[in-house]
Amino acid sequence: MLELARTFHRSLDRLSGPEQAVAKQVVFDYMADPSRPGLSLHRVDRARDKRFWTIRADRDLRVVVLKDGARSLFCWVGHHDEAYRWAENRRFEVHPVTGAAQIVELVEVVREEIRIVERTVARRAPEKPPLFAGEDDVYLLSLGVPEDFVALAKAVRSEDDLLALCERLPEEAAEALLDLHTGGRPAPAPVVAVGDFAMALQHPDARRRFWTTTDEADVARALERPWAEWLVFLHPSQRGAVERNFNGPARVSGGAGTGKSVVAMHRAAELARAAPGGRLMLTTYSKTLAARLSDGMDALLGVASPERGRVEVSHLHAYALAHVSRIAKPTVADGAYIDHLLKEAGRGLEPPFDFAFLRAEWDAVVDFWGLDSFEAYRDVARTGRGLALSPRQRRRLWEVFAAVRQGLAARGMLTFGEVCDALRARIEADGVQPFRHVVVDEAQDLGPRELRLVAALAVPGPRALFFAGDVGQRIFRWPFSWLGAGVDVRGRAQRLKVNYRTTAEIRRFSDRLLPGRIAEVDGELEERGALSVLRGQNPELKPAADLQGEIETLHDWLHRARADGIAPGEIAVLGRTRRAIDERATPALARLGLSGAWLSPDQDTGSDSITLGTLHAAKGLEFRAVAVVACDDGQLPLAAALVAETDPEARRIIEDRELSLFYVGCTRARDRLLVTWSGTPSRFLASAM
Ligand SMILES: Nc1ncnc2c1ncn2[C@@H]1O[C@H](COP(=O)(O)OP(=O)(O)OP(=O)(O)O)[C@@H](O)[C@H]1O
Repeated sequence: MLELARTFHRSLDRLSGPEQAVAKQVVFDYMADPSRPGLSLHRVDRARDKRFWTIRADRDLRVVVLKDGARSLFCWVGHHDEAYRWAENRRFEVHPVTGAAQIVELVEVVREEIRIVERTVARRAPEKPPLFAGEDDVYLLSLGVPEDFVALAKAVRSEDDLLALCERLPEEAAEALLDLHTGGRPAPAPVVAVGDFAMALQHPDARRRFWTTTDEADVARALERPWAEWLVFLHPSQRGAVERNFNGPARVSGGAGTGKSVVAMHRAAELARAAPGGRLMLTTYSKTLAARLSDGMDALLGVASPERGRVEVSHLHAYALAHVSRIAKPTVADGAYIDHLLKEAGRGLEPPFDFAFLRAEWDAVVDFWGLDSFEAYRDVARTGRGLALSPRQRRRLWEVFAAVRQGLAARGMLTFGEVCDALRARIEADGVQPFRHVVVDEAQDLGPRELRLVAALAVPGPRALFFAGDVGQRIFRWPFSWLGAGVDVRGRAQRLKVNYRTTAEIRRFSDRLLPGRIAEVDGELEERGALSVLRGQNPELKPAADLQGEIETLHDWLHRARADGIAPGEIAVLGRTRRAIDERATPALARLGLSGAWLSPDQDTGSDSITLGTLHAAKGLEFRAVAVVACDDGQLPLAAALVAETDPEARRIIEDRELSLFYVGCTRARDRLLVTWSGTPSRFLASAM
């Protein structure tokens, strides 16, 4: 058996490759035989907690373990002096109220450092009352705040100090205090009987920082990528969404960066482990994200394992097209040809039924739902299409859409919606569903035909369907009722609130772009608030007088990022259209002697090029530094997307989608965000500036 702390992963990640190899060898040797004579174990004499020992990995490198009876917890690895200091300044304890295992820094060490922050703040501002002075000690303890930190927490007077303190507290306590500070009333942490070491490690809050396993292959995979903490350590709400049997189609929701893709991957991995006979599918709506999910599944299950062999990771349309092509050879209809047919068939129609109306009606109603007869068009609820139509008007319009459908059929062309329907029809005719479970990421961008296909792909059962998504990031589709498409997820949802990707500063800015509450699928209203414990720079919002000025701003920002050691592969320049990006990024990169590479599914993340991508293509991805360029009036919302749309309801929906795109772009940033525009800024910026 092996017990590993998240702090071990983090410290391992800071070492060089050869040092990591030596440290990992110690872990494997210990796992094989903890009493092996070569492992020279020394008690850390000066540690307050006498259970800390070190193992000598090489001349300089020491691994810190906590020995409690026969059990050993790997806590930290680093150079000799640092390793001893780490152990001397910490203790392992079982929280006296919640029963969760915690590794806590000695309070006197933390107090000393927080005071430093307090002094610099005090010089600038008059003293404010403590943030949590009025809170009851018992309540703070119930949140998981370690006993001897309660007084310190109650003395904190500024947000800076609070954030500094939160970095040193166990995660559940940090998140609860931040929530409390921003007006929430967090519920007490779960309580399990305060028991021994082993019980304390199994507490839900402890499982996000301590990992117990007996499987050497799992350890090898986790230590292979020490930076990928998500492989092993899940937030309790993430774990809940991964493990729970919801007894029906279920979903996990949450703002950007809260780990929905992580939950989708873990859920798929759990199901693959649990269903030796069955295959399962993990699918999404973006090719680049599908590639990332595939890598994630390799990391979780091992590239060549039987479990991995059971998981099909596919872009949904690509999967459907490949399978339909086995029976027929369809050509996917391109947008320009559909435009041509609509114009031809719509000739002679009176206003307001112009080409723009027809195109929107095709996208949002006819092709969206797959209507194939006048009766279906007559009876459909045209959600999101403001203009009401009389039966006569519907009859006349249907003649146009029927002609378009015939035009496509005559050339053997299918829309992607039809490709989905064709595969669904075949599965239903055969009566053999290819998968036992289907897990969908970015599910907010499924249309009804995709949703129905997903439902048809899985053998019906309580765990057949699972969806991860965020309606705040709906960028391809019109809203519709999932219930109307035959999938009922109401009452079976879990919302994630902790942002793992971005700093508090970037998250705050991005969250202000969207309303605080948004109706989820089938009308369930959800609060969007999220927490982020990471700290960093404020986003830079930079106006420019003209294109040249914006290029200059981008150039300076890229130059600084590079000078601060951020590799080109960790930087992205995003925008609404390829042209807008190209006009700004190409000259800025050329002056720096850097190259740019457009986002693609097989892009190597360690590449030497700076990523260029539209906001659509960047969905689901993340970069250390992100510039969202051309955030001006004509680009966000994109004038071309709105210009022809006269219907107020349709305009509102398109505007929402454009706003979501902007939110998607800004939330791709982990550490740094630059937002630039020339001339009049986008109206979307008004709520965030
Ligand atoms: N439990 C965790 N521990 C450490 N890191 C995590 C954890 N969960 C998620 N992360 C990290 O947070 C980042 C965001 O996760 P992920 O992409 O799954 O979020 P998401 O909710 O799908 O985001 P988006 O909706 O913006 O695409 C990733 O870098 C991921 O590795």
